[in-house]
Amino acid sequence: MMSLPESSSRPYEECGVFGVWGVPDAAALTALGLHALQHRGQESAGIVSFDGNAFHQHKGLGLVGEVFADGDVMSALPGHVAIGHNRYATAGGTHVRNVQPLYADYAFGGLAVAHNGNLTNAKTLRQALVRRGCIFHSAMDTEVFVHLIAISLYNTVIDRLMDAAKQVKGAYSLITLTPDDGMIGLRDPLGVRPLVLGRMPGYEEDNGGWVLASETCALDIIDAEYVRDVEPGEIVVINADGVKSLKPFGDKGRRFCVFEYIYFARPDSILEGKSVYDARTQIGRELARESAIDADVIVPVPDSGVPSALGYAAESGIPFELGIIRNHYVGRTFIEPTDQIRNLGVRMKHSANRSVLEGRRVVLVDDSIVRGTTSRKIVDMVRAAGAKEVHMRITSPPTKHSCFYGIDTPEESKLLAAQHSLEDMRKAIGVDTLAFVSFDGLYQALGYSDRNDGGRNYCDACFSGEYPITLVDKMGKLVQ
Ligand SMILES: O=P(O)(O)OC[C@H]1O[C@H](OP(=O)(O)OP(=O)(O)O)[C@H](O)[C@@H]1O
Ligand SMILES: NC(=O)CC[C@H](N)C(=O)O
Ligand code: SF4
Ligand SMILES: [Mg+2]
Repeated sequence: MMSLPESSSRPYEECGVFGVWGVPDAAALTALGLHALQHRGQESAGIVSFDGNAFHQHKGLGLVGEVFADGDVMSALPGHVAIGHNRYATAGGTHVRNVQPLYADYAFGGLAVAHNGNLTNAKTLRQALVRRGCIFHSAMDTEVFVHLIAISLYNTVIDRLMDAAKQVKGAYSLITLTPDDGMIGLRDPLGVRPLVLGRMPGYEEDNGGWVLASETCALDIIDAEYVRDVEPGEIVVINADGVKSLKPFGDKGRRFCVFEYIYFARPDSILEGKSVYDARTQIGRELARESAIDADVIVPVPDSGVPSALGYAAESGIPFELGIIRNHYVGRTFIEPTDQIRNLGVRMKHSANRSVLEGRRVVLVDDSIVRGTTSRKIVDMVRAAGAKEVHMRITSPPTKHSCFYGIDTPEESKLLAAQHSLEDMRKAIGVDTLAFVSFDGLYQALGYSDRNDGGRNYCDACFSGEYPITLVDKMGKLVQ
């Protein structure tokens, strides 16, 4: 059997951003919001609050519950406005200096920035900024924004932010906090990463209660109501005057990350008007139509495979069973494992439920195959539990390319589908049959007639290799 690359960490990570304006205990609400967004980044967490006079911050490596475990921390974050961030790095390693939100003092006072996404020309811009004398304090692409705002010659924060946004390329959902202009939300011109606007009831009189968050699940946890998604390329300025919307880029179309629906977002979130859960079950249904197989039981690979396996089971009429049980106490704080322990890694997270699998023809449903580590071990486990046949169904097209827009996928040489044909992948994973959803099937499940219906509506570059935003740094181009 072909050997597969091993991995000690999750294949995909991102970041979560959250901000709340005009409420008492803004920092405590932000901690709750970050908790709901924990799935988007488990490396570090931070909150910056503003009390009308001064900024306060607390940041650290680890999960939200760990970083904010000490009750005294919250009382050191006073103010009616706060922004927060959960991080998994796309640029700059896991060091305290790379924890967001970033905070800086500049000509207009303080500025805090929380960023989800990844800039594709950050290295090029950074080189130019360093040549001009800027001193960087972190290795993050996000810091480029801070410097571009600081050196801009425009007279207002908003104009400077627009000036900066026009120079950067890439994906960004950004929340900034300023003393005079309040909380500002900004989404890149194609809206690759999500950002929603919500409101907590009861603060209307003072024009307060406004919330910005990566996903609606972070609104639900604080009883805020969903107002709308921030539009691609839109800037929302939130202060005592209410919410002002600016659209400096005009309409450039939209390319929301399709992978947010497939895997990344929490299933109870509603993004771009579509329920993530519904999207996943529909993709599962589509996959069942495209690659039906005679079998006894449909088994999800938990967690992310569950809604799509429910869809597959409903469409195929084959019973859905929990043939793999997930241990919920395996997190990323796990100490870097030795080789021996790493080989047991998937068994620590998943175990086979023999009573469901023994003597059965099993269809495993998962959302993606990246390095193939999970699938290979799950298949071994299912066979060892006595399954008669094992079929694998995947609710994305094969992942053949890396993401440069904020999801930390491995480089192409580590992606199983980039290196192997479908038949070689099937053999490597050890299944009887293997099928991925088609591009058109994926788009149909999301409500379009095919991939090209109404122009291209999503970014699907990690599957297609068609990158909607220029990869400036990767191509070695220099920005003048
Ligand atoms: O081919 P691989 O490199 O093993 O990666 C693919 C697996 O990783 C992801 O799950 P993950 O375990 O990260 O998280 P989940 O519990 O949210 O599904 C994804 O859902 C696949 O199951
Ligand atoms: N995954 C992300 O969205 C990361 C945001 C930012 N690029 C960082 O490296 O911190
Ligand atoms: S490359 Fe893939 S993961 Fe990255 S933004 Fe595009 S669809 Fe999402
Ligand atoms: Mg998974």
